[in-house]
Amino acid sequence: MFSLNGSSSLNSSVYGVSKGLTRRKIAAPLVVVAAASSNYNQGDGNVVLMENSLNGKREKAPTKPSSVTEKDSKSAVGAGVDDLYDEDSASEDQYVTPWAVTVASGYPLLRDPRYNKGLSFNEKERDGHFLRGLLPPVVISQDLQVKKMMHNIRQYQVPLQRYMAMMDLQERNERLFYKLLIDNVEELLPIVYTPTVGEACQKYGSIFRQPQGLFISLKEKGRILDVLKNWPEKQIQVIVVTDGERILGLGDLGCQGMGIPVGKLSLYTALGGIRPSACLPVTIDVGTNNEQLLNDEFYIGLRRKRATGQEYAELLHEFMSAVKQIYGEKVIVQFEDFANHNAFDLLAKYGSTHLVFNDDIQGTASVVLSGLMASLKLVGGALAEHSFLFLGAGEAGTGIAELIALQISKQTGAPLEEARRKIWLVDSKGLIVRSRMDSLQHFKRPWAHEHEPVNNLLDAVKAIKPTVLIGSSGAGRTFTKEVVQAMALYNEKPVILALSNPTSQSECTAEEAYMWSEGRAIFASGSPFSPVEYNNKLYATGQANNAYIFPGLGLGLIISGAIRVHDDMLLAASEALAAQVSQDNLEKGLLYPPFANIRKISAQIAAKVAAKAYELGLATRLPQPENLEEYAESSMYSPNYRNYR
Ligand SMILES: NC(=O)C1=CN([C@@H]2O[C@H](COP(=O)(O)OP(=O)(O)OC[C@H]3O[C@@H](n4cnc5c(N)ncnc54)[C@H](OP(=O)(O)O)[C@@H]3O)[C@@H](O)[C@H]2O)C=CC1
Ligand SMILES: CC(=O)C(=O)O
Ligand SMILES: [Mg+2]
Repeated sequence: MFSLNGSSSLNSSVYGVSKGLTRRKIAAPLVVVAAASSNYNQGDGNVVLMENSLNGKREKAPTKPSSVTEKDSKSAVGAGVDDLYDEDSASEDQYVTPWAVTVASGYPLLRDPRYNKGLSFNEKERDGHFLRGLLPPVVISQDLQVKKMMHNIRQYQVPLQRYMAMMDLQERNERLFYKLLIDNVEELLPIVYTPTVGEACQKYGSIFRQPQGLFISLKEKGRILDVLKNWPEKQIQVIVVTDGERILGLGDLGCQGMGIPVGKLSLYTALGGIRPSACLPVTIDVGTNNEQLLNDEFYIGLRRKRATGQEYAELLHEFMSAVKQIYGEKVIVQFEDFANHNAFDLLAKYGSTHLVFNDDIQGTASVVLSGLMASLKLVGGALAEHSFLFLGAGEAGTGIAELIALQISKQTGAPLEEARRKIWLVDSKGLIVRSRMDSLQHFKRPWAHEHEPVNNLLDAVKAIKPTVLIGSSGAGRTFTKEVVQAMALYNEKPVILALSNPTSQSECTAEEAYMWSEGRAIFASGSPFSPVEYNNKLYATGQANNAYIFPGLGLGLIISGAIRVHDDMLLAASEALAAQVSQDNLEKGLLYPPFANIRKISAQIAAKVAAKAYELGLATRLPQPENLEEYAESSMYSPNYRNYR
């Protein structure tokens, strides 16, 4: 049976690779890490045959270089320490062999994030795996480790320090990282995800320590397949890829956008149960137009202006082709934080050949539609009876608008064209109206309705009198007091969603929304806000963020073996999420269920998405499991430690 749960494969991958290794007889977890040659020279002149983890062939290790005995006079290191591999004795202008064989017992086991358990290695494991003396005597449970880590993390006052502590943990002890994140999701989500991940990307060059994903730059053109082979994992199920041009609402961060795929994929695992080893973060580096980064000595990317046109398209095409060639048809490629002048085209181009999904266009649409479905229980009426005004007509804005229109059209039977007339968008030049048609980007054109030109949001609110106001502009504090007051003037319960991330770019704060609407707003935001007290009443704020959708959607695609993403799957995900909002949540003003229940929610979303895939004939995993929700839950990765033989 197909399982995302790592238990069975963990055993085979831990123990299976030992067959070519004869160094000493142990029952230890063994991992051969890919190197130019994976042979192991014992250092005593004996040569050990080892498996090359890339091609499975056994090779003879090179003999020890003669310079071990003939110490180089230029060498700076020595001091009586035996330098078995010539790493230190070689002078800077000599070549050394980069040995990269890791035996996952003893010290290397403690250094292997996938298998390390730190102080949780039990007595038997300490004996069996050569750990005696490498750890202090105490043995503690994983739960106590979680408690300790949370205590330590809470000592940091600066969110970026917490982020770095979490990244360190991920690199040190993967299961503990995920256990921590799953058990404390509401507290840690703002650290590994928005808003802190935004600051981490801005400073990524300075805080960069370990590669957490693949960097594919123009330098790799013509050899992207080989670059993908360099990634140590081979069974990839989800790729999140960015080119760093529109990182949250922070603009072009070039290669430093890597924090986003890394963060999103950690949520795929923590919230959606996809095995960490099946997740591949990718940053495509085609340069950056961010002058500040180009002049920053710590910048980690290519120092050139962004490639465009054919040069850009060719690199992306090579990447997409290589991905399909190496991982097959059913690998999910999630486009994340591309600028809109590429995002729509990439989705259209690869939507019919690959299992692609644009989180900013489609995931955001699904989560917002879900919030609107829930809001109807508070404000009344059907979706078609409401009118919607957006500030921001890019990926998020037009993506959401289109899914709302689709849902209205399905519910009422009205043509899509007619359903779209309920929805208005404002961009940086004002209300999108018919007279602007010729100068509009293609994704804005369906929204160019007949109307007088309107230059700013406040006038647009006064002209349209929407029941729902949605911020998807990336421009902070644009829902001014006058805008919110106008919404409150026309609506008993104005629905106001400030989606832009991170917090600094939010169109308004929760406090402003409640204060300026005199406590009547139904509010949610892309980044989290603490509850607000207004007139002796406590208002909780829901987080309208695509993190509610993509992990469950991805799980649904995987468990059904879906080969394409379909709009009906997005609608199914919206409905599944909205169904999880309880009366109690609504009474507190929450349009979304708490993240604390996210794994259960993701399983429900996955089940509905998978069911839709089967219904649409897009599923390849046959026969269809009888109970998709149970199947989804049972397929989820568990971060609990495994016992080592
Ligand atoms: N909560 C969530 O889950 C998600 C939130 N987002 C957030 O949404 C924001 C936008 O993302 P995305 O749609 O991809 O970005 P885009 O760049 O595609 O779109 C931004 C839109 O906002 C408009 N705009 C920018 N500044 C202003 C302004 N001052 N006044 C009026 N309009 C303005 C732009 O106008 P013009 O076209 O004229 O340039 C454009 O239409 C980001 O902050 C992002 O973090 C995105 C995805 C998910
Ligand atoms: C949440 C998200 O995907 C964004 O802000 O871009
Ligand atoms: Mg995004």
